[in-house]
Amino acid sequence: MSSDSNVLDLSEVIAVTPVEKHGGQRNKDGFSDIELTPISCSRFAVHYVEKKRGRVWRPGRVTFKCQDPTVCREWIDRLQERLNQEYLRPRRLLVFVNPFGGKKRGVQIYQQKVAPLFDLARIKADVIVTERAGHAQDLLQELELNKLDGIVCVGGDGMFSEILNGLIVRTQQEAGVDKDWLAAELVRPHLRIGIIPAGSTDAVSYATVGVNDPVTSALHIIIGDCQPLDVSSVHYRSQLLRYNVSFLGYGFYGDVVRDSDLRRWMGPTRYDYSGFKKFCRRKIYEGEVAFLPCADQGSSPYDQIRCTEGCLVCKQAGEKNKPTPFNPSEEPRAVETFGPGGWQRVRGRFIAINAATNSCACKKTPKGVSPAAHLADGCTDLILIHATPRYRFLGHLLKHLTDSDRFNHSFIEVYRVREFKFRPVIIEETEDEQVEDEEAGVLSRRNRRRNTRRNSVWNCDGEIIDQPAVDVKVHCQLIKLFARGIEETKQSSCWPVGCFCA
Ligand SMILES: CCCCCCCCCCCCC/C=C/[C@@H](O)[C@H](CO)NC(=O)CCCCCCCCCCCCCCC
Ligand SMILES: Nc1ncnc2c1ncn2[C@@H]1O[C@H](COP(=O)(O)OP(=O)(O)OP(=O)(O)O)[C@@H](O)[C@H]1O
Ligand SMILES: [Ca+2]
Repeated sequence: MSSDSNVLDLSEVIAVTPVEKHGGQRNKDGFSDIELTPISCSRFAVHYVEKKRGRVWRPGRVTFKCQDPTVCREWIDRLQERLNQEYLRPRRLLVFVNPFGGKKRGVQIYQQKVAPLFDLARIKADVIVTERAGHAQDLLQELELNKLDGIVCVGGDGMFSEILNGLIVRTQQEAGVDKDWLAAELVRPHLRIGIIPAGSTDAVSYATVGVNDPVTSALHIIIGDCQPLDVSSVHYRSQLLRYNVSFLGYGFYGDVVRDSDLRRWMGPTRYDYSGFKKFCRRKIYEGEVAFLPCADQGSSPYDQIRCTEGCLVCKQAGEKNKPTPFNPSEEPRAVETFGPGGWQRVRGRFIAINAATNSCACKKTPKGVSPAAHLADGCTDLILIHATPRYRFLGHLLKHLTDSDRFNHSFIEVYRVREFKFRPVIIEETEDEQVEDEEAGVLSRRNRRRNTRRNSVWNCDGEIIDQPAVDVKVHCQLIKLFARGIEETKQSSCWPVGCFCA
């Protein structure tokens, strides 16, 4: 219910409960702590989603009074019946809690903020607190999933990545799809994933809900929101390495995540420490990027239009990319052709090679790494940051804190692509090469030794991929989340909206 209206949308009602005549004792969330007796009650409460500032949702409650307890009971039953017809609402969920994500408050967040809301909404939740990294992903290969309506992850992007990878791998196995084959048309899992943010960056939650707030996310799950999401598969030769939903970064961001992983004890500040350190080092990596642009998309990374709830670009992409039945005997597609409309190549010396499959908005960059990227258009925004002096790179980084155009630099190229490949150039340290380099006037011998020696790693949604030579393909709307995309708010109305919103 919006603050300026008295209309309750049933699709945003959480639950209907009987209320004791004089009201029960309330806990700090405003719920009654005592078990109510529905038979004799003459009041009932409708719990609904109340929308606060900044896309934050809270449970609200209105109490109705009836003279006759039978009428009261009738109201409760009828409304409950109506809620039961909301077929997208989950009834049974499997919840994985990472007790060590972010500030290590996962268990507390679930028990105090989420479980009471699930109980209120009569959602049955089977809860597993993970015991080690990879636990949730492993369990997803063996647990019975048939009776579930969704999987919920309480943690950060790394924990979400486990659930994502576990669920997609399981789905392909059951469908007999070869996950290692880059050209395979993957089968979409039927279970939706919910994220209760309890991590350090929570980029997936920010980009799909607009905020990292556990109660808001719990409410999106309860009312059964559904947001399709693109997934990229990252391969090395003929082997799947990982699935990714938001950020892939080689060079600067790869080095940051590798360094910060050794400093998990620092909590969320590890990223700032490692970021500063890696900024000072400013390593350069030589390599070649080949990519297949999203030609017929009608959208670009330079658009002023943002992907918001009901986005038309995503809707159209979904219609174009309806899954076709899987045919195991299908031959791999022809090898890529270079040229107009086909693959393109950029070779260079890079500070960073990034791919944003959605905006990657988070607290560190409220508008995102690529503000115009879409959640579900089947594309990723490939951002090539060529070698440049530190002060210029800093100028680009600083723009992440504001609305300014972060791509408006001569050393940055951005492409909206469906697929890309990266091949590092590994320079052997021989005397001949040092001379060659100096003649080309690229780097001094000392710098070259220090700056171009080794490869970086890929930062894949915050996890490390050691293999630098990767092939990446976007799978349009491969999974669904309990979310609805970024809701328009009064604050965000300065963005050009409308033409892409249903
Ligand atoms: C001077 C301030 C400049 C601020 C620049 C902010 C740029 C922020 C860009 C953030 C990109 C995040 C993309 C999302 C990635 C997530 O899937 C992943 C998993 O959660 N998180 C990270 O990898 C975590 C990656 C965190 C990267 C942090 C980089 C911080 C750079 C700091 C540079 C300091 C230079 C200071 C010079 C005086
Ligand atoms: N019980 C556990 N013990 C140790 N590590 C775990 C456990 N459960 C999950 N993990 C791992 O912890 C890693 C980090 O978790 P998570 O993503 O929740 O927090 P974060 O890294 O602080 O947040 P973000 O990813 O948003 O930056 C994940 O890669 C996950 O595999
Ligand atoms: Ca996308």
